[in-house]
Amino acid sequence: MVDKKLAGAGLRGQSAGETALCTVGKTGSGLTYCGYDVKDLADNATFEEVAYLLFNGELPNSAQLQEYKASLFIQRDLPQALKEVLKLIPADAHPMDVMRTGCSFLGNLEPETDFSKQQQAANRLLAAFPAIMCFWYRYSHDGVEIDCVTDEESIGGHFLKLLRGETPSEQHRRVIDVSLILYAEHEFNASTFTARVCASTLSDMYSCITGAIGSLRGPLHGGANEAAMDMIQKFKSPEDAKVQMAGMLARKEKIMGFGHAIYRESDPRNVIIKEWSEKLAHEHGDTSLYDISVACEEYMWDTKKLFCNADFFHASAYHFMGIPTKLFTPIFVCSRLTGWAAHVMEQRSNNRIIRPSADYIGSEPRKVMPINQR
Ligand SMILES: CC(=O)SCCNC(=O)CCNC(=O)[C@H](O)C(C)(C)COP(=O)(O)OP(=O)(O)OC[C@H]1O[C@@H](n2cnc3c(N)ncnc32)[C@H](O)[C@@H]1OP(=O)(O)O
Ligand SMILES: O=C([O-])CC(=O)C(=O)O
Repeated sequence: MVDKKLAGAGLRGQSAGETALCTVGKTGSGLTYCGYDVKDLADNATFEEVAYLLFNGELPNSAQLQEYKASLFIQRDLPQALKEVLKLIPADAHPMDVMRTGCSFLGNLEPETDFSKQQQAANRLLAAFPAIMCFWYRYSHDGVEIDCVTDEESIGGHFLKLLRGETPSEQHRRVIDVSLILYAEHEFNASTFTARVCASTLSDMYSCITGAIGSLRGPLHGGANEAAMDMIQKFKSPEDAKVQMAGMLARKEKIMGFGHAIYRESDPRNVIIKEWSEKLAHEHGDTSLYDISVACEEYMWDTKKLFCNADFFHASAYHFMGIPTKLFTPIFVCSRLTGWAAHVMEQRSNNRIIRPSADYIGSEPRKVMPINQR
């Protein structure tokens, strides 16, 4: 992989600190977490192992993993007061606003009183996020007050069972697990940087994560998977996709799910989720949405040399698993929380308040005129 030449606005190309958690787009390695290639992790690990890795710097052994999973398992239920708050949020609310409120409200009920509790706070959010999302979704959309506890061993399986009320297939469990691994960590992206800036003021874990959710919500960042889904559903065929995309590009519209701030030629997560999307399309019995997605990928590369980022084939993969589009970005939250929390801890371990400077481009110094003379 070739390093992308980075310059210009948006702090592009400027180092804003050090991290031992992740490399993105370095020559010869697409994406690594604590030294492990993301493909290796997606093929050979589970999301809980990756969470442990990000929090501890090393993969767990069997006993450590069992202990960690057991500790998460017993923290999945939500306090009644949080359920009551979630019940008040209307069905047409944006699910990312629900996640933001859920995170923030939990911080009121179970505050991180001092930094010695940081790992507990991160684990609690990791265990509780699927229930925050699904309790609100099922109550507001189906009028059902779900039980927030399931017998599913993994966080991914737990999420699918909460959402559907039935035991997921082994294939769906695996795909959601891989998805959570792929989304877990990505260096100083916008939401993680938000979390680190907040952490640098010595604020609490819940504030850092709440702020990060707000940053991830935007369509230029995590919201792109939903936006990509909305787009491909409008295309009637691969040929129609090409015609419509040509129009979008001519109108200078952004095509969601394409391009990246750091990668130059490809996003290493794309090939992994694309493969799963194809498998799920065949299982689904109708591959048209997958075929349309492939046509989009080819067209964007041929015309603009723009490639699919992690979000693009996540759209069809989630869709084939029957996940409602509006929950796509909240799933990203359930995963990236691990990266955010690990960065908060890393920031705290060697902190200086993050406070860059600005180049002033405003008026010359001037006097306040009395109001009746303005
Ligand atoms: C998990 C994630 O957050 S991954 C990112 C998810 N976001 C998206 O998919 C949204 C669509 N993509 C984009 O908006 C951008 O590619 C970003 C925000 C991801 C990166 O932005 P930048 O770093 O500014 O992109 P970059 O410098 O590579 O852009 C180069 C040119 O390609 C264009 N371009 C980049 N991506 C796209 C796109 N998806 N559609 C159309 N044009 C694009 C830019 O407008 C720019 O053109 P210009 O020089 O005429 O202004
Ligand atoms: O790194 C970025 O700019 C965006 C991001 O979070 C990702 O691709 O996962």
